Amino acid sequence: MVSDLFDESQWESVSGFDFEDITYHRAIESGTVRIAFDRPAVRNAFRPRTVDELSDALRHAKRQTDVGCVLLTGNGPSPKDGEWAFCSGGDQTIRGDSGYEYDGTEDRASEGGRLHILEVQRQIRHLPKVVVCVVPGWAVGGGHSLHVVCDLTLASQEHAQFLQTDPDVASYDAGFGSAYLARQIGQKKAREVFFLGKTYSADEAAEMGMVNEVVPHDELEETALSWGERINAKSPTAMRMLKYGFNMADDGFVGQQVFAGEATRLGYMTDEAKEGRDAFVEGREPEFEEYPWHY
Ligand SMILES: CC(C)(COP(=O)(O)OP(=O)(O)OC[C@H]1O[C@@H](n2cnc3c(N)ncnc32)[C@H](O)[C@@H]1OP(=O)(O)O)[C@@H](O)C(=O)NCCC(=O)NCCSC(=O)CCC(=O)c1ccccc1C(=O)O
Repeated sequence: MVSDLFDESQWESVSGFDFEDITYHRAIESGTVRIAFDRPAVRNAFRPRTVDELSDALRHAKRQTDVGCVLLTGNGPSPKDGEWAFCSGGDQTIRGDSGYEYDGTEDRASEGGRLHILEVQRQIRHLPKVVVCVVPGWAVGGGHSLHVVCDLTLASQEHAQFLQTDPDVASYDAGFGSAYLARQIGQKKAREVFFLGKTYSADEAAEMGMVNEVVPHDELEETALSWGERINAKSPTAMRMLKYGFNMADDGFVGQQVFAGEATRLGYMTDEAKEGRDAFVEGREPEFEEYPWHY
């Protein structure tokens, strides 16, 4: 069984991967994929292998042109004590002096410590699709930061809990996990999350503005899937431009670059752009006279 909340009849496994730390499914009836942490015994803490797999799944999802929504969640409950988690951040048991280390059985052990969950944050941020964080339990440390960077967050009424422990273990997500959180819930509250390290319920997190909706635990995944259907019914170009537009103000030149790239794609689709290309290929001057200087 994938997870207690997982409805086998709605999903099929995405072929071509041999994941150990995550599961990756595609909805049978809509353009939604489900990527889930699958280490429930350790509250879905991530190790380098987990991050690699997450990155591979996101890269694959990105390239599916009939997929508009990614659900990011955590399988559960824990076989040890029945508790639920989205993700409890970096696995502290394999943290070395320069980051999180591959274990000796993996051929990448020689690479040393990694902090590449930050690369995954950027993948989520730049994904030309809507990423929904579906929180069935604990969202802690780097797991909390992942929820912050997702476009939307849906939380379990009974089990979702939000906690920032970064400074307890001498870690600090001084990027999206904190500064972008402040954009969502305000400076005082974001500083409280990190500086006091309180645990917030799903309702409190929604009240603060970092959770979009709280639903009964048993309805979490069916609600998430219905959000995916709503998202997929909308114009892909409009959704992509909106996401990058929302990002741009906070993302500096990189945000501008990503937005501008999509604007260029739209430009390439015009006859005017085709004239520029054709003139070069045909070795003549371009004829732009018929194209207006729109206002
Ligand atoms: C999540 C808890 C609050 C849950 O508490 P509780 O329900 O009482 O369960 P426990 O008994 O504590 O845990 C059950 C079981 O799971 C193991 N476990 C839990 N979390 C982890 C973990 N992160 N790593 C390893 N193992 C974990 C726990 O040991 C138990 O095992 P048993 O064998 O059954 O005893 C609580 O568990 C908790 O507080 N966990 C730790 C949370 C934490 O501190 N996470 C790390 C924060 S730092 C981080 O995530 C860095 C991420 C990163 O890579 C990064 C790097 C650079 C810049 C930014 C970032 C970034 O933040 O993204």
